Amino acid sequence: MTKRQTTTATPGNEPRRARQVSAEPAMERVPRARGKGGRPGRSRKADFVVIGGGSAGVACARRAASHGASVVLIERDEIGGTCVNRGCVPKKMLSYGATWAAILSGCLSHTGGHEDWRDAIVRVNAEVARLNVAYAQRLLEAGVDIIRGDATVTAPDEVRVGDEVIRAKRILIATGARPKTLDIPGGELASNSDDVFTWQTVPGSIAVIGGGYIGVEQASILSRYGVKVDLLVAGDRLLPHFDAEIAEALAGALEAKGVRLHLNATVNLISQANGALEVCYRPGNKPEQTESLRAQAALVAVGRVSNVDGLGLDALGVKLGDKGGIKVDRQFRSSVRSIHAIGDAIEGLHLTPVATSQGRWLADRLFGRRGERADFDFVPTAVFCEPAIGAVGLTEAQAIEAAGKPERIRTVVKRFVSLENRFGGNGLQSVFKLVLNARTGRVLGVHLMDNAAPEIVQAMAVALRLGVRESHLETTVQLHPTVAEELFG
Ligand SMILES: Cc1cc2nc3c(=O)[nH]c(=O)nc-3n(C[C@H](O)[C@H](O)[C@H](O)COP(=O)(O)OP(=O)(O)OC[C@H]3O[C@@H](n4cnc5c(N)ncnc54)[C@H](O)[C@@H]3O)c2cc1C
Ligand SMILES: NC(=O)c1ccc[n+]([C@@H]2O[C@H](COP(=O)([O-])OP(=O)(O)OC[C@H]3O[C@@H](n4cnc5c(N)ncnc54)[C@H](O)[C@@H]3O)[C@@H](O)[C@H]2O)c1
Repeated sequence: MTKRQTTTATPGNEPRRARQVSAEPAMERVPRARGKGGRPGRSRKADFVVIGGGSAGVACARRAASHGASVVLIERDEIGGTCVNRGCVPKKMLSYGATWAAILSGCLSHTGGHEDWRDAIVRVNAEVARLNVAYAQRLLEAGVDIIRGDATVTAPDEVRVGDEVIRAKRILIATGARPKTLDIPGGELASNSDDVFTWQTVPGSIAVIGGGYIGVEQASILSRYGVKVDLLVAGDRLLPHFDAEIAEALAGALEAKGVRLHLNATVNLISQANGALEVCYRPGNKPEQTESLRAQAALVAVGRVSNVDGLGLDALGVKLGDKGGIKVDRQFRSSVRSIHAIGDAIEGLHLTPVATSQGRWLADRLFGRRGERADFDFVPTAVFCEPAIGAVGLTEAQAIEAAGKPERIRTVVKRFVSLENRFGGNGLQSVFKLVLNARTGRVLGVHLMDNAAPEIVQAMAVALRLGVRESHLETTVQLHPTVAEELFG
């Protein structure tokens, strides 16, 4: 059981403020523990100081050490960062419970079709703890020195942790991001995505605010753990960065599974009344009116903000972008030459594989051979809801904008009930959409809604990079029976 879990409130009968965890800069200023070398009050030298032990920092530190650089990595919390501790890993594990429950609920209706949160979270925590140890172990084996504590950059070549000073020619900011808060009266009563993974039980009902990755994933997961979910979305659709047709299909699928969707709903007040929360919002069709709903808890998922406060970057002249992330050039150099930044600390795609690719490439560039840069034009991405969404390449709207005329773009859309859903007896449709160059047949985008979508889209990313055309798909022999075969023939 981690410290976070014991200090954070559990939603249940009583709604309350539940943000005490790593979203806030840690108060601890003194190193808790250290790897080899380095004593308090002493200063030391290194080739490379990495601030942040998440996906980006760990990947970069290990690769730099493998090139023979002396590397110090500073982390104020658990090694592994957001992905391991409060992001991809615990979320994906919980989604297995949710998806399996959904599949089984059709044919085993006597189970009630709900997975048990208490049981699931124990398994999730065990895996997170295993990964924390494994990540730290791999860093130490690579020769990276770990210092536990809160780092500040005191000069272009100097980092402080408590009373320890580390001087290095190069500094990496890989401090990640934290959930944005909802700046409305009562916004502090809502939980955020970090809190969810500390819950020992789930509330009976929840208002999820935000229709992006986290809002959709958590609405889907929580509903499968038996929570009554209202999903409030400020815009007129879910998943604004995904293809509109897929987002619409998902909205229907979520509603069919019992999630109550409120589009064009701008939440403006949260208050506590009679042991529950009252969430007030302005409906888009009647903006002069306020409507409200009651729930035992609220979850805010309205984006994330880079962790740059308190690092001392301002004083050094490190420039930030419009969204508050560190501004970097193509080599991930900030406006101060010795300071680099990657991952969620900069602006751009905030995904684990993007962060690790940036880290490894940067370490190669600084300390080893010049590595080949990952192709960030075709980044596959998935939303681990039920049914899952997978996408790579351009949406139809993006393709039309890039082509200049709608007639230059063609789409192929297939709707079908998978064998899995037939077995489950739920009749839910899967949707597969290809976005094509109308003249050449080149595949510009692949957008899928099905539980197999994330696995298929990973392979399709390679095909898109290699310039796959519709004719290649048509002449590739299918693998039967799969859902992937719907893309071919
Ligand atoms: C709920 C959720 C689900 C997600 N699911 C997915 C998914 O399925 N797939 C996917 O690709 N991406 C997913 N993401 C995004 C992914 O987790 C992030 O893009 C990724 O973790 C970013 O890595 P990072 O190293 O840049 O930052 P982080 O992993 O956040 O690491 C930064 C580290 O820096 C430390 N730190 C910060 N400031 C200091 C300081 N001053 N001194 C010392 N240490 C400091 C922090 O404690 C933290 O450990 C998810 C994110 C969330 C929130
Ligand atoms: N499966 C994955 O890969 C995965 C999963 C979770 C998170 N992530 C990463 O974490 C990031 C953050 O996730 P997120 O869901 O918080 O952000 P997001 O950017 O995906 O979505 C935020 C949503 O909140 C809405 N919004 C903004 N302000 C609002 C307000 N005041 N009221 C109501 N709605 C508002 C936005 O319109 C948007 O739809 C993602 O962009 C992604 O990079 C990835």
